[in-house]
Amino acid sequence: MNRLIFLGTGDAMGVPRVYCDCLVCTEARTTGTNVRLRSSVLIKSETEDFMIDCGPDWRRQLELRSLRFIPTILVTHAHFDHIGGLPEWADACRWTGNRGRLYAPQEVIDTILRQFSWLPGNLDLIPVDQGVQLGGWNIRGWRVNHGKNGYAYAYRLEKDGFSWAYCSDSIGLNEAEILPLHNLNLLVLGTSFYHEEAEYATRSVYDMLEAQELVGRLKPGSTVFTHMSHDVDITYNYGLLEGISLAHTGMSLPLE
Ligand SMILES: Nc1ccn([C@@H]2O[C@H](COP(=O)(O)O)[C@@H](O)[C@H]2O)c(=O)n1
Repeated sequence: MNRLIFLGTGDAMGVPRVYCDCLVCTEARTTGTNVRLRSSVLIKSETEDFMIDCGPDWRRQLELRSLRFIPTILVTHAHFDHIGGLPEWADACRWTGNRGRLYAPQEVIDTILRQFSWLPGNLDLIPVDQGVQLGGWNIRGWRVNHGKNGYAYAYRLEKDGFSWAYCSDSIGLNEAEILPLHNLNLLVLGTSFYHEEAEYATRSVYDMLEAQELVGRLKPGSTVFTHMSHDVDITYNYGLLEGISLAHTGMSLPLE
């Protein structure tokens, strides 16, 4: 019953990128294997389902799974591709007469409120700086380096001896930031490119080669890469370390 479902596996622009005619974007527009909505996941449990992040594809993501409502969303950071759907979620709360529960670190809540000041009309915004329990999961978040884009949060979730982490937006983590990623059954890690050529100072997310080094150190039970840009063709065999796979929309994994 405890399952992780990938609702979106794309980077900030999704795939296809609106301006782009590369092979991956073209494939996404035709056969569609590489179509990627903005990154978010659904966690299903016996007691309560919840999402992590609420990007601008939130509505489409619910429609694709025939979901009519989601009461609880945990947010990693206040960037557009992770919070762009919040006003729409709040409107859905309004029209269904529900109050949504948005969980995030206080500094993330503060940024969200600067952008979408009307959300408290329909959402409770609840700080998670001291940890939180959702769907029976003990959840702890911590700040991670997001390169040129500042900081995001990663979350470690533990229940009944199963530990996993969601770290969609990070790069060049220091030892303190890596510590909570030890001893995981599953690591979900964001990797925008296979090998990103851009100058390091301009980057914000691990590429697969760097991420693979980290995975080689941490040795989680298994690893799934998400937050992938149009650089990545998920039909291609990149020869990644055993235990690493690439996420795709609707991918469903047991969390036990
Ligand atoms: N202060 C900021 C900075 C950037 N954004 C948006 O976040 C996305 C960043 O993309 P990554 O691949 O680095 O995660 C992009 O959509 C920017 O427009 C923001 O919302 N606030």
